[in-house]
Formats: sequence, C-alpha cells, structure tokens
Amino acid sequence: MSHSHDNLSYLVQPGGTATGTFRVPGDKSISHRAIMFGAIAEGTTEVTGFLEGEDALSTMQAFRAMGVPIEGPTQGRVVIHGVGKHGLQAPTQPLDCGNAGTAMRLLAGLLAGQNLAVTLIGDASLSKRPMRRVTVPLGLMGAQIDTAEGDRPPLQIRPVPTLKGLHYTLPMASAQVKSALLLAGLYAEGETVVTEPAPTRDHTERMLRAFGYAVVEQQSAQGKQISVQGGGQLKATQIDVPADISSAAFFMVAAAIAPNASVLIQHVGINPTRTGVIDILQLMGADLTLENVREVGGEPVADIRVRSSVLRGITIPEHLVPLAIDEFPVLFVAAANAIGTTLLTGAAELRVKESDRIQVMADGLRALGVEAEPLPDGMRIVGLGQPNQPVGTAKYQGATIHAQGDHRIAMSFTVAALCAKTAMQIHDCQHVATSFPGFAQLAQQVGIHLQVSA
Ligand SMILES: O=C(O)C1=C[C@@H](OP(=O)(O)O)[C@@H](O)[C@H](O)C1
Ligand SMILES: C=C(OP(=O)(O)O)C(=O)O
Repeated sequence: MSHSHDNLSYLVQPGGTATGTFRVPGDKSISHRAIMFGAIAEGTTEVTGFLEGEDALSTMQAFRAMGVPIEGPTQGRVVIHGVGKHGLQAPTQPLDCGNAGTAMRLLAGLLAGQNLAVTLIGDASLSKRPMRRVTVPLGLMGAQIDTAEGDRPPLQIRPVPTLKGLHYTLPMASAQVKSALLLAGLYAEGETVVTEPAPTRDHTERMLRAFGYAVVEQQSAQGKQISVQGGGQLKATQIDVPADISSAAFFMVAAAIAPNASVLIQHVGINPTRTGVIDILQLMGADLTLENVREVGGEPVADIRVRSSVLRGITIPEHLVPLAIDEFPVLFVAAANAIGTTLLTGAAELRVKESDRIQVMADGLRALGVEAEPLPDGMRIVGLGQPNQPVGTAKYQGATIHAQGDHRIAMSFTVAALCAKTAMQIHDCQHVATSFPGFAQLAQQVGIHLQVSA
C-alpha cells in the first residue's frame, strides 16, 4: 500500500494523562479473516466494526484484484459478495500485502491450492520477515511456492490442481502458520490436522464455524489439535468485529502509568487467546477491571476500565507469551515504570515482527535511561518506580526514538512519554495507520500532549 505520509513524526511533551470513555478501532486479526472468508463464501457477508487500517485494507484490495466485489468500508461497514471457494480469478498484478504479515501468510495458505498463479509482495519491513514457516508445510501438502533468497518475500505461488491433507505440529506458537494450514486444508484431499505447542489466537477456528465450516478440536499430549476436512463450503454470514485489544493495550498502559488517569475502553474483544495483556497487567498490580462482559458474534467482549496504578515488576509466566505477543512493546513501557525488575523469556518470536521488537525496544528504553537488557528470547527491565512515589511521577529523560517502521514501537514510546521529564521525539510513525488509524487524535483527546508533524 502507498502511504499518504512518508515520514510522520510525533512530538510528545511531558505532563499528560489518559482519561475518558472511548472505543478503539476494530480487531485487525478478525478484520483480515472476515474479508478472506467472506470472499470465498457462498452469498453476501456483511461486516461491521471493520478495521479501516492499511493492513486490513491491503487484504481487501487483494481480493478485489481477484475479482471479488466488495463494498465499503463505510464507517466500518463492508459488504462482501462471496464468489465461492473456487471463484477467485488470477490477479493480473502481484498482490501487495503492504506491512501485513497476517495478510501474506494467510493468503499463502488460502491460495496455495487454487490452481492460480499469484505473486505476493510486501513493503520493506514485510520483505525481511521469514516465510519458510508457511512455505515448508504448504509444500508438504503439494503446494509450489517460491521465495526470494533466504525464505523472504515475494512469494510466487504456482498453480497446482490439488493439495493433500497434512498432519503437522507447529514448530513455534503461531496463529498465522496454523491459519495458513487450515485454509489450505479447505482445498486439500482428506483431513488437515494442526497441533499447536501452546494456545494461539483462535479467530480462524471460530470464524470458520461462523461460516458453517466444521472444525474439530481435541487435546493431545503434544498440545491442541485442530482439524478440518477438505471439500466443504463456507456460507455467508454477518460479522461484528470487536475493538482490538492490541490497540486498547496502549491506553490500558497509558492509564496505568499516568497520574490521575482513568479510562473506560468500550467493546473490546476479550477472546481468551488474546487476554495475556490483561493477566500480565493485573499480575503487575494494575487497577484494571472488566465491565459489561458479553458475547458478540461468537467472540467475547467487555468494557475495560483502568486507573492510575502502582505497578510492580514480575517474571512473566511463559504460558502468557503467545496470548500477549503483540502487546510486549507497550508492556515493556509498563515494566520501565514499575517498582522492581520484570523478566520476559520464551518470546523469541518478537524478533521477527515488523521490527526486532526486543532490540528496538531495548535500544529505545536505554536511550531514556532505563536499564533494559535484551535476551535472545526476551528482556530484563529494571523499573524506575519507587515505593511511596505518586503514580505518574516523571522517571526518565525524553529521547529521540526511531520506530523502525513498526507501528507498535511508535505507539509504545508515545505512551512512555507520559512519564518522561522532557519531550519525546518519535520518528517514522507513519505505520501507525496499519493497525490504529486515528491513534494520534485519540491520544490527544485523552490528554497525551502529542503533536504530529510530516
Ligand atoms: O493470526 C494473526 O492474526 C496474528 C498472529 C500473530 O502472529 P504469529 O502467528 O506470527 O505469532 C500476531 O503477532 C499478529 O499480529 C496477528
Ligand atoms: C505482528 C503484527 O502484525 P503482522 O504479523 O500481521 O504484520 C502486529 O500487528 O503486531
């Protein structure tokens, strides 16, 4: 995708807070899947609450380029006129997945068995991310996908008439790989069974069922096994996308570390495979409660209230890592403001996201004067909180930070600025629009002293 601004910077002055009642944009994982599944379903699917961010729009554009009529988005409403499982047309150009790993990896699985020639490309960040994790198991199913040197994008999918089902144990806890294989499994002969070593987000499983496709789950000694049979059909449905807990997380941490803060974030998806950030913040002592817990369209949602909190450093339980995988950049900011040391291990996957989130966050925190030691699979952070100090006391210097093209790094240091003694300058913030359009305006609205410059 082309970006409207090539180099956005944020200047955040100290002394802000976070207060108010608001909703953050729609869940990115669910928005990608709603387009993909709606496109290959029979009939018309209506989506509300869709994330109008660049990542989900890349997915939408890709299906339009394969001949799927899609209306919208208009205020989060999208109407997809499904073409059925075999109705996609070969695109005349490479499909541009932009910054979105989810788009590229899930599309690889969904397209592998369609007898179409398709090339998937991405931006500079995505072009550095590993793809063997999907191309190897898809190859075992009979797919023919070429990568560039070192297993990186572009992916060239060659037409093959059919795939074979596969029994596969994921070498890492990855919902993207799991989903790619289940989607390929819809087009494979027989059964495809994916075993996950630890629970990962289960939006694919839930949404396949919402589209009337049977998904069987059972526990085994190796972990949960998820199976689909090839050859079935998806039937159009309605999808109400909840607000993205990964976006809400920035304001959860902002409210926890800022003085006199209180936020109520409405209609947030609290699928248990996504709530690691809530558990971790509560273990750190955050004043965080769930209100109005309800179920919307097969996904649990709640309003999340967070107030200024005395946070304490913890050793993060490893089983929570995949359940909070995208929230670690901002959780590191919480740790920097806590009393005592926080230790994260078992999170090597953070090194292969939009940036190396361990190195980039450690470098940024050190620039603020925080002791942050990157580990091969995590980080040790010595928090600057002091007992008996009021919440929100400024603890470190502001600094100039480069977000390295990573939306979550840019937003995390915006939150960190709440407890800085001097201004924070953050460069390379344009990718915030991939997951959180309107972030800067919302930050200003809640009381963060943020100015945007191009
Ligand atoms: O399936 C998904 O929608 C996602 C899975 C996760 O990636 P991995 O599968 O690489 O862990 C997560 O980091 C990403 O933001 C979205
Ligand atoms: C890792 C992320 O997304 P993706 O893998 O889709 O680029 C993210 O949004 O933090």
